[in-house]
Amino acid sequence: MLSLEQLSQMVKVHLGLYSYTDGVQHFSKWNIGESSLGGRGLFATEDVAAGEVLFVDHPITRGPRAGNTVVRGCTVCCRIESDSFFKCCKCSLLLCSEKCQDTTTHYEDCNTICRWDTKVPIEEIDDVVLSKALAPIRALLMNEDQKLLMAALQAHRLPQHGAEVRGLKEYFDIPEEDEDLMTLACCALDTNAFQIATSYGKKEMSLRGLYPVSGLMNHNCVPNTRYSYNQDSQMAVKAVKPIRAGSEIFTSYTGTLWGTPARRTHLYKTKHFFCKCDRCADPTERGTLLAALKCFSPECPGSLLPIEPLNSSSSWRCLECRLRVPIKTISILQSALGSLMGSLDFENVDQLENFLVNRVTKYIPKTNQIVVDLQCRLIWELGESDGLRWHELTESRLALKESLCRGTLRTAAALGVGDAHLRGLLLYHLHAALAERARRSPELYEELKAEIESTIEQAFHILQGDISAPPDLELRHRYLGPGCDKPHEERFFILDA
Ligand SMILES: C[S@@+](CC[C@H](N)C(=O)[O-])C[C@H]1O[C@@H](n2cnc3c(N)ncnc32)[C@H](O)[C@@H]1O
Repeated sequence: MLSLEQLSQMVKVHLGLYSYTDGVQHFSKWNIGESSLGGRGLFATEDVAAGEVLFVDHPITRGPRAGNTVVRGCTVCCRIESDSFFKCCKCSLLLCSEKCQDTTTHYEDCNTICRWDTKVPIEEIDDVVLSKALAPIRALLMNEDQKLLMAALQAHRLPQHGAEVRGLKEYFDIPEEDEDLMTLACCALDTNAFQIATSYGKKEMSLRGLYPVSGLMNHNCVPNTRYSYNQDSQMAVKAVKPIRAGSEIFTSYTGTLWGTPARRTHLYKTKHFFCKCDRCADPTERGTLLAALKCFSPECPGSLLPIEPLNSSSSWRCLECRLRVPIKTISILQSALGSLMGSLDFENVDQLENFLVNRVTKYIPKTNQIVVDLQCRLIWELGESDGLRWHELTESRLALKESLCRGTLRTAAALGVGDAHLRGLLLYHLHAALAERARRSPELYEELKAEIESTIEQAFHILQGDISAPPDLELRHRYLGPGCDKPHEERFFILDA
């Protein structure tokens, strides 16, 4: 077991190896320490201001995610739509073009795999099994420092971890040394890896990366940092709110807008701990009622919530009439709601809108995470997707988009998410809805100007430099943000374009 000093030294070497586009490395405002949550964590050594970059990390291995829902794609460029997918005749990895086949990335992947004897003819090897195992396979290419760093990370060793390597062994005779290192990589990835964001609106295979410094951050359901990626998969971690010297630096391993039972179950299943943060301990989740269900008493307008949210078998109680409902009944209702959601076609915006506006709130309160999730899905589509572009939106859909943005921003603010990525995106979409309204009705421009400027300014501040930011963020900020001295017809030219 490495001491904290040894680990800090290795982390410094790791960070120093890479320079981010701004050329700055920020090591001075945090260190690695013992966390009261167990294990190690990162701690601020000085006060950190909101927006400050804490560090920029770089993956020591990365590759396609291993979940069952990950869509198959090219193992080099990650494209998922192509008429020309083929399996490499030497290693069976999926590729989309000769160009991708001729890359160093593929050359190295192919060489690593071709060292192993096969148990079946090469064309019978399942490319999905190979793709899921690619991040651990690439771990075999790490240098000695990187291997030591990976071994120093926490790694859950339960039987479910390492399935990728067991899948490979159906097809290959793998030397013990390779198997051990890949199994360690699987466990380290399952404990520490981050999903790597793709460019805004781009349909690509979803990747995971093992970021050794980011992997030292513990979880809080209201984290004080956000992270973003650049084109080279470098990950910048920034403060979303001021962090006092001595405080622990947190990230989040779950969805921000999920209710407490959903977050805690997910954390337990994937990361093997039950979160006990302030948000989890508060049945109302800072008044957002994200987990709330409708009271079962006829005529009662109240909401049911867990009595003891840190106890997963706790009964639930209505906030109004105090009716108690056993967890068994709640679980049945939750799984019925899950099935109902599973039957929805999320690509069909008409169906989503109808379900949201006319149906779902008959069964669950409008604060419930399912409603909030549907609201977000509609926000992302309205004005953006084919047939629903800004100039095609009806007045009522434009008004709906604006009100959904405002409502979800209120929920995010109540949770105290600070300048989180989610807030940046919601501000961008609110700005776009307001700008479209002003473009359609120029007489409203003066009335809307201040809010249009401030929303795009804040969105730009949060999302700039983030590969997943909307591509017109900068242009909108330049034309519609504060300080633009062009007449308003010219400012709105950007929207017509
Ligand atoms: C990415 S690691 C975080 C760093 C880790 N504490 C270490 O010592 O290397 C994730 C693991 O840390 C622990 N952990 C993270 N956040 C936690 C929390 N809020 N409460 C309890 N354990 C936590 C869990 O074991 C989790 O699987």
